[in-house]
Amino acid sequence: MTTGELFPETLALPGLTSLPGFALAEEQALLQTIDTVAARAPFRRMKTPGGKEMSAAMTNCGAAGWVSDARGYRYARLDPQSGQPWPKMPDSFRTLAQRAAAQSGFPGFVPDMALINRYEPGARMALHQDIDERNFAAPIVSVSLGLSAIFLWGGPKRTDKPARLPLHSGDVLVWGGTARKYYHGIAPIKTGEHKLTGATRFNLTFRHAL
Ligand SMILES: O=C(O)CCC(=O)C(=O)O
Ligand SMILES: [Fe+2]
Repeated sequence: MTTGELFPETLALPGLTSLPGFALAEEQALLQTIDTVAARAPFRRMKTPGGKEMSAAMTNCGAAGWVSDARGYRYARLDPQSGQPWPKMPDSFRTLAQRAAAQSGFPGFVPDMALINRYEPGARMALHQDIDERNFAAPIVSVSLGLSAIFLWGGPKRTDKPARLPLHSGDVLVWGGTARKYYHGIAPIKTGEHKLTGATRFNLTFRHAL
């Protein structure tokens, strides 16, 4: 698919822009960069405030990292596991997110962090809102790498029936404006094999958090 081409579904989903294959040319380089971040801030499965282990493993880069534990969800400037600042945001990450945002109607986006999610088959992310950030004028830019997934795109209420969008390696989604706080999630990942990651999906979620 051509870079920047919209999925037909997007036409019916205001506030969500789909950029299939937008990051495909950088797939291998992005995966290598995830490895360098994870060498300093390893993936870990955080616990929800209710004490349940999340099925996706996470790490972060940038000025702050999204963390969850018994105290709640929040942004932390230090990695609680090491007591050190999170690895700085790689330039290639920031540039990609800015390009995707600009193409989606958010020309001034400057992400200050990226949450990196890692999913194995069976892992999922329940419908949720991204609402721990301070800046809701900024969009969310979400990059998929490796194994495919089904993205669940709901609405302003948890009970809104979600649309199901297939996401493949290199696809980018951007949402903002009236849709900034819409519910979304990831259906349980199906078993599969990706040429670069095997049975693993990675996701980069760029935000202006602080
Ligand atoms: O993995 C994805 O594509 C979505 C991740 C997400 O919604 C989040 O980290 O808040
Ligand atoms: Fe999210």
